This record gives sequence, structure tokens and C-alpha cells, in this order.
Amino acid sequence: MAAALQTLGGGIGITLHWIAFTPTIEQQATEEQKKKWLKLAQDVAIVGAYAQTEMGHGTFVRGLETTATYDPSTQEFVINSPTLTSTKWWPGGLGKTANHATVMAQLYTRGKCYGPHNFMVQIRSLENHQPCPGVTLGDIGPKMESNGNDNGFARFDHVRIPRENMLMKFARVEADGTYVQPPSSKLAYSNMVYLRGTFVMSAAQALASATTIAVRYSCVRRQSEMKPGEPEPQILEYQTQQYKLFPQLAAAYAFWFASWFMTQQHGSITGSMEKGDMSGLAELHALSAGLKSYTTAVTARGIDVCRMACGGHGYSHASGLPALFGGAAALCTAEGENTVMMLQTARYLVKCFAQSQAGKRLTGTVAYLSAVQPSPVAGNRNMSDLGTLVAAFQHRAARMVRHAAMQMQGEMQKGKAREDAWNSCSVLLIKAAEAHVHSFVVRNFAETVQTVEVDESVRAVLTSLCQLYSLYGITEHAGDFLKDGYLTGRDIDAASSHLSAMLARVRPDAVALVDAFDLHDKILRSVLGRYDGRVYEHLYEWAKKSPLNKSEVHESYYKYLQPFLKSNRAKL
Ligand SMILES: CC/C=C\C/C=C\C/C=C\CCCC(=O)SCCNC(=O)CCNC(=O)[C@H](O)C(C)(C)COP(=O)(O)OP(=O)(O)OC[C@H]1O[C@@H](n2cnc3c(N)ncnc32)[C@H](O)[C@@H]1OP(=O)(O)O
Ligand SMILES: Cc1cc2nc3c(=O)[nH]c(=O)nc-3n(C[C@H](O)[C@H](O)[C@H](O)COP(=O)(O)OP(=O)(O)OC[C@H]3O[C@@H](n4cnc5c(N)ncnc54)[C@H](O)[C@@H]3O)c2cc1C
Repeated sequence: MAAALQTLGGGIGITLHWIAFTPTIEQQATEEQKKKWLKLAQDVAIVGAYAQTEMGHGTFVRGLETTATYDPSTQEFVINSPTLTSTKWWPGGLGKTANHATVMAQLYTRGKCYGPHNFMVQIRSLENHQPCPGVTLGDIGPKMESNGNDNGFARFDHVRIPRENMLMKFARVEADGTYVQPPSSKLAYSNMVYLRGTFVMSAAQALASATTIAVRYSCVRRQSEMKPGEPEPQILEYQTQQYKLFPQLAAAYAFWFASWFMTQQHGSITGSMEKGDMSGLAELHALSAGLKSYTTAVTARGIDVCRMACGGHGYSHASGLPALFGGAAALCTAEGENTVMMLQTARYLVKCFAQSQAGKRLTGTVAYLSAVQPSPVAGNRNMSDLGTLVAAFQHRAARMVRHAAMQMQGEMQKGKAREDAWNSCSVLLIKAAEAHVHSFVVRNFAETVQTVEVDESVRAVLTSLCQLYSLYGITEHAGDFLKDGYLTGRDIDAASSHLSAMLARVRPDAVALVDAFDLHDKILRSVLGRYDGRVYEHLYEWAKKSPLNKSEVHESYYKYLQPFLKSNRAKL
């Protein structure tokens, strides 16, 4: 159903109904409210948008301007867009598809503002789909990609909704206007934590798609002469092509496994929160924010590497790669802009570092911050041993977290306000948080390949892939590992040699590794990545279907080219 609606094309999009609107009801509505809206949403008897971002604010949720003012005389909230910049802007499906929206608005009752809360607002008639009274709706116009989704705008002119339309699982407003505090003010943000977690799998799937296309095409494409007089080789025989594609393939597996961990963590921690134990919320927020930021950024870059590795045909929409890149680029901005998210992870790391300095034993994904020795122990390390590689990434992250935190402490000791010290160290903080997330991904990859229930021959291939991913990370960020002498130049040379060996070792299994993603041609939507490998025949068929080929001589010839040529010839 969703796919059908999605492919109806121009002007409608139901993605956000599934990934944002419905989960918000699930996570933020009371049982009573779920009885009213959840089944309607699950059966697509209503279609919803998640309307949080405004023209003037997306990142800074506390700065949102839309207001929800409680009127105790009628027991209603009045939803209003007081300024142009308060116009809801970007929500998927808001322009033309949705007839309901969860609207994030500043809650006012008894003259006091209690910050952003979610409200259920009907925005279009269920009879004729016209905007409801007081609601102005529209599409925000063409975007970089995903133009099948009607990302829209909405303005509210004192629209009245019943008190019961405030999603009241956590915070409440009583009939007389009394505000009841939630266990944590950040529970209103819970849907964002959930969605960021799902982005890790979205990134893994996007990178899996791109590597499937590029690896398969690299087995079909033959180009140049590796040895004079010999037949043109498959381009996947070139080590440079393997160096482009196999680290992306390894990252796809790494992120896939990281998303398993994210899903398990989200379920476990939100389960505890249902019982009133909020202790895991901070770690869940930091992990989902950091993993979302890291995996989407690496994925977007990786898809473009795959696109370039396919030469000219990679640049054609026939490859499916430009669309994949556009979608992945959106993931870097949506659901929390990547820099802002990584800074949230950095904020958590600085707090954990301070706790560790005060003698607290850290647990969870930051446990290594307590355990890692500050002084490096240089020596000839076995750079093909997964334990050695994991330890190197954890040492790097611990050193960078410590350095950033100490730098910040130093700035404050010079008299800088905490906020100013934070800002002047934020590049260091971002790099430290990225190193932390990278070390988590490596550790989780290594633990997964060592414990996952597979045939030993498969474990051997996955182990090689994990080594390749780790060695690639070390050689790409060699300076971080050399800085305090933890790794030596000889270690880095050994890592490079092992990486070359891993490229050669993964080559025979490359096609099997992408086939294992089991992505049907209908999902890949790529002439280059077809399972049957019949690229050239289908490329020609695809081109012939181009709208420009409907007529032999395009109308633009008669309108523009012909008179232009004629006038130029007349001047000769
Ligand atoms: C499955 C996908 C398939 C396909 C995808 C295709 C297309 C997808 C396209 C679109 C989907 C995306 C839709 C959207 O974009 S919805 C809108 C998303 N918007 C955001 O994410 C906004 C980002 N901004 C924020 O989250 C916040 O403003 C903030 C940056 C986190 C800052 O919040 P603020 O209240 O100012 O907090 P701070 O002062 O920075 O920190 C205070 C305190 O709060 C803790 N905190 C912050 N956020 C959370 C949270 N979510 N959960 C728990 N705790 C949180 C923070 O750690 C800090 O704690 P301290 O103890 O350090 O004080
Ligand atoms: C495809 C797509 C779909 C979307 N779907 C939805 C949706 O369904 N519902 C919805 O509500 N929203 C949606 N959004 C909006 C999205 O959530 C916001 O665009 C996103 O949160 C970024 O906020 P912003 O646009 O205000 O960027 P800004 O925050 O203005 O970012 C601009 C720059 O400012 C920097 N910056 C901002 N704050 C800080 C800081 N504190 N420290 C350092 N640097 C900072 C950022 O790093 C960035 O470089 C969608 C966006 C896209 C692209």
C-alpha cells in the first residue's frame, strides 16, 4: 500500500506517515489516545505528517515559534503560527498528502511557556481533502532528490483543538490548565531518538545498494589493457577499483551490524523507561545521535565513490546511483543535522570523561574511556589481529576525548565561560566524537563476526571484511594513531600491507557478499546492478525510453535551433 502510494508519483509521499507520524502516536500518546488514533494510522484510515521543523528553526527545537495556548474556558488548545518563520516547513507529506499532523509547538498554559510538546491536528477534510479552516498548506517546491515526497509547509491561524489532542503520555495539561511535568523534558523528543536509530539501517541499506550496483557492474565492465595484448580485464581486477569499493562494502556490513545493536539497545532502554527507569536515556540519545551522524555521512560519501567507480554510466540515472546519493544526502540533514548530532555525542563523552576523572567506573559504550591506558605502549603489533585493531581504535578515541575535554577545561581555567570554551573546542570535540563512534562500529563489527551463528567458512569471509574495514580506517586516519606513539610508522606500513592482502582475499567473494544483501532488481532500480548482468542491452533500452526520444527531431529544433542556425548561416 505504502509503496503503491509512494509510486503514485508526483505530489504524494507517505514515508513519514510510517516512520515518524505513526511511531509518534505509539511513543507519545496515552492508551486512550492510542485507541483513538493508532489503528486509524496503522490502517491508513488517516495519513499523517510529523510537523516539527519550521522555516526559521529545525535544529534548535527549543526555538520553535508555533504556539499551543490552552484555553480553560473551552478546554481547547489554540494552535497558531505567529510569524513567517514559524511556518512549518519540510515535513514529509505535509504539502498534499497528509490529513493529520503531529505538530510540535510551544505549550502555554496559565500564561507560562512549558516548551515544545506534540499535538495532534487535523489539517485536511476527510471528505474532500481541502485544508481545514485556519490551516494553510502547500508543497515547498523541488528538492535535490525524493521529489515524489511532498515535503510541505503549514500555517495555523488560531486553530482550536480539544485538550485531549495534546499527546499526553509523558506531560499533561489538566482541564483547569494545570501543567503536569514529565519524568524528563526530553521525552517529547523520543521519536527523534527512535528515527535516528532507524537511519543507521537506512544508511546500511543505501550503502549495500550502492556497493551491489558498483561491484556487479565492475564484473561486467571490461576496460583497458592490464598486460599488452591480453583481453580487457574486468575493472574489478584493478587494485584501485577494489580499494574504492571493498571498504564501502565492508562499511555496509559494519553499519548493518551496528543497526542490529542500535535496535536492541532502543528496545531494551525504552523498555526500562516504560517501567520508570530513565537511566539509559542519555546513552541512548548519545549513541543514536552519533551513529546516525557517522553512518549517514560515510554512506553519502561512499555512494559517490561507487558512482565515480562506475565511470560515465554511474552518472546516468540508469545506474540508480544519483538517486541513492540524493537520498543518503537527505539522511545527513534530516532527523538532526549531522554536526549538531555529533556534538550531542561529544557533550555526553565530555560528561562521561569528567565522571571517569572523578573515579566513577564507566559502563556501556563508553566503558573503554575508563580502561584505556593514557600512556601508549609502542611495539610491533600484530596488525591482522582483530583484538589489536579494536584496541587501537579505542585508544585513539580515548586519547582524543581526553584531549578535547582537557582543552575545554584549560579554556575555562583561563576564564572563558563554559559555552565559549565549548564553542572554541567544538572542532576537537566533533573529531573525538567521530573517533568514539568509529571505535564502537569496529568493536561491534569484530564482536558480531566472532559470535554470529554462521558456517565457519562464512565467518572467515566476514572476519576478512572486518579486518579490511578496520585496516582501512587506520590507514585513512594514520595521524590519529601515530600522534602519541601508540602505533609506529612500522605498524602503519604493516596495516597498509595487510589491507592490500585483504583486498585480494575479498575479491573472490565480492559478488557473493553483495548478492547476500538479497536486493531485488525492483528495489535496486539500476541497469548497472542487474542480477542478470545484461547491462548494455538494458542501457540501450532504457535510453530509448527517454522522453527526449519520443520524436526524431525535437520541437526545440524548430523553436530555437533552426532559427539560430539560419541567422548564423545568413551572416557567413
Ligand atoms: C527509516 C528512514 C527511511 C527513509 C528515510 C527517508 C527520508 C527521511 C526523511 C526525513 C525523516 C526525518 C524527519 C525529520 O527531520 S523530523 C525533525 C528532526 N529534527 C531534529 O532532529 C531536531 C534536532 N534538534 C534536537 O534534537 C535538539 O534541538 C538538540 C540539538 C538535541 C538540542 O536540544 P536542547 O533541548 O537544546 O538540548 P541541549 O541543551 O543541547 O541538551 C540538554 C540535555 O538534553 C539532552 N537531550 C537532548 N536531546 C535529547 C533526546 N532526544 N533524548 C534524550 N536526551 C536529549 C542532552 O543530552 C542534554 O543532556 P545533559 O544531561 O547533557 O544536560
Ligand atoms: C529530506 C528532508 C526531509 C525532512 N523531513 C522532515 C519532517 O518530516 N519533519 C520535520 O519536522 N522536519 C523534516 N526535515 C527538516 C530537518 O529535520 C531539518 O532540516 C534538520 O533538523 C536541520 O535543521 P535546519 O534545517 O534548521 O538546519 P540548521 O540547523 O539551520 O543547519 C545549518 C547549519 O547550522 C549548523 N548549526 C546549527 N546549530 C548548530 C549548533 N548548535 N552548533 C554548531 N552548528 C550548528 C549546522 O551544523 C549546519 O551546518 C526534513 C529535512 C529534509 C532535508
